[in-house]
Amino acid sequence: MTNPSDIVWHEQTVDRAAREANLGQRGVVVWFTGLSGCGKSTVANELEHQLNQLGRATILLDGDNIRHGLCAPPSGLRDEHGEEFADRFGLGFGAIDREENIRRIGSVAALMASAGLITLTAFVSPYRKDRDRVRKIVESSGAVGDFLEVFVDTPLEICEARDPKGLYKKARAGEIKNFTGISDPYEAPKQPEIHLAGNAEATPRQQAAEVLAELTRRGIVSVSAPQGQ
Ligand SMILES: Nc1ncnc2c1ncn2[C@@H]1O[C@H](COP(=O)(O)OS(=O)(=O)O)[C@@H](OP(=O)(O)O)[C@H]1O
Ligand SMILES: Nc1ncnc2c1ncn2[C@@H]1O[C@H](COP(=O)(O)OP(=O)(O)O)[C@@H](O)[C@H]1O
Repeated sequence: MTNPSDIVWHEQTVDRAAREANLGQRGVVVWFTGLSGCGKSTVANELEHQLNQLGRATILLDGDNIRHGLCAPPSGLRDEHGEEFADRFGLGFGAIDREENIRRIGSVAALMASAGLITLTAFVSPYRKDRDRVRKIVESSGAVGDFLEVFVDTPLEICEARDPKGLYKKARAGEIKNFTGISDPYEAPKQPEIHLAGNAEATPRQQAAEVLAELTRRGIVSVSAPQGQ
């Protein structure tokens, strides 16, 4: 078994401040959470577009995409890596699988932020404890204020009516187990930095602008172009 003391942290010459200075911005994590179909991907996508227009360096990590690679299900690993590997490292939707999913994404997001990127993530991330752990990882590798939780608070009825992938229908029919909001819990954030209330009137563009306004208010984004441009 590996002894943790055999693994020693290596200090690097180029630090976060140097990377951020080159980009002319501060690295942060903007963490979208909410039910499937609430609009996380759409709003995060639109926000990345708006940030991109402002010349900011960004990255968007999206649940559906990340589950095609870093957090693939067992079925996505079996052919290439075999049964034992797939069962050990493949992730589904049980509570422990979600915990590991969010732990991996959280570590990646913290790395992206320390590269100076405005890091947007869109994961259901239904468990408060898992999200709070990511907050801790991000803040301990940077500073308090580097993690902003965005609660996309679209009511279940609206998400279910949208059902763009037909998953709610399958979940209601019992064809998908552990489906968030139907047969699995969603623990709403208690004090999210940004609360996008379940208002069927607000367009994704307006919701993204609401997040951008908060980033601006906090000094993470300024309306002028980044340094050096
Ligand atoms: N059981 C169950 N519960 C919730 N969601 C499910 C499930 N099975 C598949 N899907 C699809 O997977 C997407 C959620 O993946 P995430 O990585 O964001 O989930 S989690 O954060 O680990 O809870 C989610 O994507 P979004 O609809 O974009 O949220 C669904 O399309
Ligand atoms: N503010 C909104 N108003 C109306 N429809 C929306 C809004 N935000 C997202 N949608 C639609 O809802 C569906 C689910 O959005 P999506 O971003 O895929 O959600 P999630 O990533 O949370 O699963 C999509 O068809 C999208 O076009």
